[in-house]
Amino acid sequence: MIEARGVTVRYGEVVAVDRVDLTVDKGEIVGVIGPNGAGKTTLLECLEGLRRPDAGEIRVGGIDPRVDRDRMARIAGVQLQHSAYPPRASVDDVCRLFAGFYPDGAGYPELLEQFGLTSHRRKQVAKLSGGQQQRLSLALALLGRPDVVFLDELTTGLDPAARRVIWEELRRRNNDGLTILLTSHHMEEIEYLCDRVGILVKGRFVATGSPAELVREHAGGGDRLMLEGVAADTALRAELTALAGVSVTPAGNRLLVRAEDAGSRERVDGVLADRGIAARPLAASLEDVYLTLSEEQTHVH
Ligand SMILES: Nc1ncnc2c1ncn2[C@@H]1O[C@H](COP(=O)(O)OP(=O)(O)OP(=O)(O)O)[C@@H](O)[C@H]1O
Repeated sequence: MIEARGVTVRYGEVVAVDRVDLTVDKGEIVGVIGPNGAGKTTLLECLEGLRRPDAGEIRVGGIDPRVDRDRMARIAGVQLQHSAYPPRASVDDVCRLFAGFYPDGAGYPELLEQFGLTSHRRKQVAKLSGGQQQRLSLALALLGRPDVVFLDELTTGLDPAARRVIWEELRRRNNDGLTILLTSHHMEEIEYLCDRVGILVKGRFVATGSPAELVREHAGGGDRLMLEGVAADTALRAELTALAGVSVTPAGNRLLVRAEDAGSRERVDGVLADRGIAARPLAASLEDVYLTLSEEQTHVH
């Protein structure tokens, strides 16, 4: 459904997307994750046909998205940012406008209902909350019954209940054949939705595979421990960081500690016992893989 070869985008000196290859089969849900500025949005814009890459070949459903724009618009849905809508337009106005582009666009009231927007139909889009705007942009992306949708930061700003509704809705549509390419900073979302995921760092994929494969291959051996409520304890952090075979990553008010073998784990346990700190062992997760790979790559350059 999506075939990209050697896609490269430069902004002056910055290589935002660097010779990226990506294949997405019909009916797959594929996620692109990576740090801020990694090139995710730029890559998606190229695939959507909204940006011309400096090099590379792109086909979506066999179509070159920049050449055959009419056919592209019929097969692909794109989640748009709120600034792309006419000023002062209501939810209904925007839906009617978009519905006019598609043969069976008249079904939009059902979509608004599914995404909890029926009671906001008369509101100006600009006056919706951030989460409501996000739900509207998703509804509009699905309005033309596309074969493939591009969702950039799918559920950013949504409350947990709204996020669940959207996950279920996308799953249902995926069962009916919809292909989905999404970006997200939300690892639970990626693990819940995606068949495959690519980790993009500085414009290159540093790892690809199913979430389970990535965890198996890249989480590495060793133990992971979470220390609660100690991130501000700089002395503890320094002491743990100084131990051989131990790495420490702050996560909010917590510290994620990795001990690479039994010896380093013993050294960590020693420090924690001296200070009377309890640790919670963690199973390896996609977030660990993500943090490890994106950190390694950031330090290499
Ligand atoms: N219009 C532009 N002009 C110049 N540089 C740009 C432009 N758009 C993006 N960049 C740069 O290209 C790089 C990739 O940006 P991009 O928005 O694609 O990253 P991203 O992975 O989507 O980030 P985020 O997670 O923060 O949304 C960044 O270094 C960014 O500063």
